[in-house]
Amino acid sequence: MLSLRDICVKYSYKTVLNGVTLDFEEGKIYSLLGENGAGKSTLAHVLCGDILPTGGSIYLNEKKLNIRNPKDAIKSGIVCVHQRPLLAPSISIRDNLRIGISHKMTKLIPELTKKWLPGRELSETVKNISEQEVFNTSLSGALLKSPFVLILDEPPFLDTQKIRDLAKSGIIIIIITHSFKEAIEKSDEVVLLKDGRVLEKTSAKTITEEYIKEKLFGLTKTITMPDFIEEKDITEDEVMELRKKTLGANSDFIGYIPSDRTFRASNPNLTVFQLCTAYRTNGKQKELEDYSKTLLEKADVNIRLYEKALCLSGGMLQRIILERELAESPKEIYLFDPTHGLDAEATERLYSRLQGLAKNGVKIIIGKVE
Ligand SMILES: Nc1ncnc2c1ncn2[C@@H]1O[C@H](COP(=O)(O)OP(=O)(O)OP(=O)(O)O)[C@@H](O)[C@H]1O
Repeated sequence: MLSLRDICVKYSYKTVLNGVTLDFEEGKIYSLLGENGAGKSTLAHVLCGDILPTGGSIYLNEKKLNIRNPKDAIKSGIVCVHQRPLLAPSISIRDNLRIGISHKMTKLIPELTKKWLPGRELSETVKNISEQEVFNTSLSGALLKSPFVLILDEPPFLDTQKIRDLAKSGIIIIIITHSFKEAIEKSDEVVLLKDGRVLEKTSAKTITEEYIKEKLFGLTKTITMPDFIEEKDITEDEVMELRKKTLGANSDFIGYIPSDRTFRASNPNLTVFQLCTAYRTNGKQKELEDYSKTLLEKADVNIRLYEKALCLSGGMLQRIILERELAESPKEIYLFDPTHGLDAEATERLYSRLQGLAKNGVKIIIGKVE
């Protein structure tokens, strides 16, 4: 049993986790749900030793753990597959899996990859494999460490049967997701996190999507992608080219929401101010700051302007990028996986914004994520 007792994470001006107490039983799958910025990834970072909590304790089978860094977490059997797997694109799958592991672990590579990367040559370079295979390579890398607790932070793909088999082998699996459907289908228990606290922990068998929506956001509507959005067989590189051609040519701004928000639409080392004003190179500092604050208000994001972008949760970053693009009044906007990381409320807000824009003649195109 993994037990969290009164876990707190506080930054100078923000409390992110405010006394999280939870028990996770072995052999079970848990889903962690909550609004953008609720503290889901922070909780994963605490368990994996990336962040030291400001308060609280973690116990594994009643033994208190002292997790000060990722090495300690791995030693305790806690491993995380992060939202954006860190693999070296130009080396092979096999070499990626070999990085930082012992000889004993290397022996597990054939068996694990047979299961998670069926039919794939391990000599293939990572840049040539699909997104799903990239994820499964990272997952295999995590499993090489023979974890007792496996945390999956917004996994893009999960084979229900394989994940159930994995849990049955005695592992605790914690999935962080925004998909209520996935949470209900794939897990045994659903944990709802709100304002840094556990709102509810319930059996997935008895909970419904409507109940979660209502409980977390007070929403009762069903959210679907509006059918006025045109789907087009266009790649992100083609959109970038299109934009390059029109940039500075006194023509209409072409909006673009990339699938890779962390590096294509932003950079972790930018300040939030630089992120907001990427298209606004001219202007007085005060005006630009006011503009940025308005953007953050519209995005409903509470962050200081001179904080680094890496302090934003995934969903918060996506909200700012969306607002930044829409603020330029595009006549045409290309979206690649635009709701990625958005919570249900932000997704609904985006859909209704797009609906309004479409009514006003803005061309909205959904592109294909490769
Ligand atoms: N270094 C930091 N300084 C200040 N605030 C931070 C820092 N790191 C994270 N935060 C804040 O912690 C909060 C929780 O972030 P976290 O990534 O855990 O949220 P989340 O629930 O995973 O959200 P999402 O669904 O958007 O991924 C956010 O408000 C974020 O801005």
